[in-house]
Amino acid sequence: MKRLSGLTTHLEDQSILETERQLLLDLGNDITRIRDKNDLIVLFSKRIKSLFYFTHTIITLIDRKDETYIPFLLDHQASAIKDHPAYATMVGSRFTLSEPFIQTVLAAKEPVDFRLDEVMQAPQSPAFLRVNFEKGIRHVLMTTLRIEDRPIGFIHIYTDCDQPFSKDFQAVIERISPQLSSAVANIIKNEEILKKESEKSFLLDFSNAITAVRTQEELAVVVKTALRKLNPDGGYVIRKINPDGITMSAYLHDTGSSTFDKALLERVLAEKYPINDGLQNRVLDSFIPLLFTVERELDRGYSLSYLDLWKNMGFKTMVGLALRNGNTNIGLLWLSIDEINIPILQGLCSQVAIAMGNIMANEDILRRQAEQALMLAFSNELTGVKTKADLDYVTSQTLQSLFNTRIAVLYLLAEDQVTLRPFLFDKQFFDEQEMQERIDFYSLKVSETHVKQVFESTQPLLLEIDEHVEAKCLKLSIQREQRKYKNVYAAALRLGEQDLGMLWMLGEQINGPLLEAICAQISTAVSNVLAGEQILHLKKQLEDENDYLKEQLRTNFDEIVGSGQAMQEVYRLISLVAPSNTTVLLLGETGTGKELIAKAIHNASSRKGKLMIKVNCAALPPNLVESELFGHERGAFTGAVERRIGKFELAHNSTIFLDEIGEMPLETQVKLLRVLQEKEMERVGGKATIKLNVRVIAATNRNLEAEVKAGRFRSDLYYRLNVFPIHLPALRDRVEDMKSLADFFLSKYSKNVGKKPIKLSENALRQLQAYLWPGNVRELEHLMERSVLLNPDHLIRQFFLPSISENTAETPALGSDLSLEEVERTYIIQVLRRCQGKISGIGGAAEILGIPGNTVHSKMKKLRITKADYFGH
Ligand SMILES: Nc1ncnc2c1ncn2[C@@H]1O[C@H](COP(=O)(O)OP(=O)(O)OP(=O)(O)O)[C@@H](O)[C@H]1O
Repeated sequence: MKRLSGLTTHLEDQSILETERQLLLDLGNDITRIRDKNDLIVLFSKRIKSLFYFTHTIITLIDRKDETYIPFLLDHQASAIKDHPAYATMVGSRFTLSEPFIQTVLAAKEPVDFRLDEVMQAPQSPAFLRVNFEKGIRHVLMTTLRIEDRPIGFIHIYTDCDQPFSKDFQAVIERISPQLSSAVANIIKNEEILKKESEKSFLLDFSNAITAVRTQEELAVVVKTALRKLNPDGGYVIRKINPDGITMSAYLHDTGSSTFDKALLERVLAEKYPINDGLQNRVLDSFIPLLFTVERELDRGYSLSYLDLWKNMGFKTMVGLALRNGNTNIGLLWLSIDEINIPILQGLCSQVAIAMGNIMANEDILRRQAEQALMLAFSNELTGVKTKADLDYVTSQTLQSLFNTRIAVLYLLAEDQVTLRPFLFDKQFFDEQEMQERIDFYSLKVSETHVKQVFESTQPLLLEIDEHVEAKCLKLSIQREQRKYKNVYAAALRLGEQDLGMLWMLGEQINGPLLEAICAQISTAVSNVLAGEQILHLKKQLEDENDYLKEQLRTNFDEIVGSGQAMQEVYRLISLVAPSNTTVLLLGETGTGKELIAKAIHNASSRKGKLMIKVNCAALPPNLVESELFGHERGAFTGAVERRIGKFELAHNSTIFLDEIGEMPLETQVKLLRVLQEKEMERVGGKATIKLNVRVIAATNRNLEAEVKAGRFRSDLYYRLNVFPIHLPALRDRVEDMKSLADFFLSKYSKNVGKKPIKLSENALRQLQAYLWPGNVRELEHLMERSVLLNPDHLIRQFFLPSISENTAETPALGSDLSLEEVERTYIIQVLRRCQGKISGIGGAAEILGIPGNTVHSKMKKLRITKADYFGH
């Protein structure tokens, strides 16, 4: 083959020319088909080598970025220098375009032959010349590859012959160099396409795999598989920005094939790194991957445990890429990788960021669901909360499981609206006994700065437990060092607009809106517990009162004394009306026993299990009549600080006794009418209509008919009340009961003072029967009570009663200008009236007058007293 470069004959020249033409034609055809580096190698090592002698070829490519050229295609098998110790370095090196040797090549239009021993000596000559020379190479033929006159690289053809390359060979190379240039350009393009395709398919595979990812664990598998494909031995860590926004923690990691200090790895994985550590912030701020040399960063003085770990793992360089969702940084990827393929790494990171975002969103949804479930459970549990202890338990449990938080103190606003007293508190932080003993010390005032802040804020506040908070607000009885919490959360407890108290909690991280919702629930529960406590207290009080009153009622019923005709009629009416729900109107003078009878009716009705509610209409302050009867809502009028339940509502399912109904103001009469008609009412200042089942018993000593006529009492109300009137007789009209009543009271009051029952003398009884009793039974009762105390022995012989003339109402006829006969006549008529015409026997006129029956008859005859006189009025 050497012959082609040697001397030749004319004929031979002819055939050589022919061969060359054929060779060039074939080469041209072949070259245009070349798409792959190997094809080019084959072309040189097989086709050209079969015609011309040379040892090996290299193609280098120009990199305009830094004005260098780099090895692109090496015929490793044929390379004479492959055993040279510097070979590996040569292969990976860049050679400058600015030195004379390569400048000569670039300047020449045709291939240039160099003697190595000469050219390698020249200053700045590339090192590969000497390396080749050292391996026996003597000449190199250099040709510039150009595309449209623009140099793209060089063909180096080396030979160990001492002779320069023949002119023919140089001519062939010159002739084929344009095709070779195109072939190289094609190869580059093809490689780029293939690279892009492989990148695409890598990212596509990754994307397919990652779409199925739902959890952190699944993401770990997919990322590991992908990164191992890119970089089989390298390790990586993905860090996520923590919710605090200022630190990052490890999210996923792979140690690759490195060996490492396990304890150090564990420590690094558990650590929270400030984002602004000088490295991570640079990665997060960058839109391209950043490469860090571990050793150099350590030398710069960064004392970051993860740098130590990387060094320990043998990673020399680390590439950092930001993980972004849109424009938001969510974390970063650190990886040790040899080849930084920016599109692939960026594509991978953007997919990882999306997946992380989805996982976090998913976790967020799951967390919310869990929170909602907990809230629901909390709310359910709260409905069962009746006592402070229940509330303490349920609240602590929930706060612990939701926020890993401990309730420090739950303060309630005292009645003075100024002091906040501890209501619930964590026994871990406070000594119960001390808290109770020093409640004032542990209480807060609304004027305190932080307390004010909490009440003014609509949301829970996060406060650092500084000296001030600790001293002023928490007054914790345990040492700071013993607590793991650094923060305190304070939230107001409100019921509508009303401040109820506040909650102070110790915790790390609390979800504000969730805490707000919890506080609202706690507020309701607290007010329920308080109301429950109050109800229990009132219930107990009512039960006691009820027992006492029922007891009283029972006695009272037995205490209705009187078996005379008038009272028999009353009993008959009571027994008729009691079992029904009919409204009863009790009429009679003061002290005739209207209240006693009302109680008896209630007691004989099916409502007797509940307390009869009495309202004295005459004793009600005029401006509070309505509020007393119907209750009021909080704020209904000035002074209505609390909601108040009215008498009607209290009397629900029971009886209301409206005493002195005649004194009721006209405006209230309308409302009362409505209750009687519609059996419903509203509280003053309230909107809700309250249905009622109340039996009404009204009483008056007034003449209601006359009141109606005078316009002081509504006629419609009168008719509503006057459904079942019962007239109670005046005591003077039931003299037949005088003895039994007097005896009853004497024995009752004697017993009270521990005396033996006192008896009445006949004279004394007569005195009582003759008296007109303007105060009726009440007056008699008081007189008997007095007499028990004043009478020294066991018999009352005489009473000192007001003179008859003092009983002005009943003695109009007994004026001082009457004759003795007229006075006697009027007096006998009055007595007969009271005795309902009865002359002899017990309670008869003769007994009252203290004269025999016959004498009464003769006196009546003499004074012309007829039945018309005493029955006619
Ligand atoms: N029949 C009776 N038997 C025993 N005690 C009676 C009788 N009637 C009245 N009393 C007693 O007389 C006192 C006055 O009775 P009560 O208060 O019921 O009268 P009232 O008609 O309601 O008076 P007022 O119209 O002044 O309110 C009470 O202590 C009551 O117990």
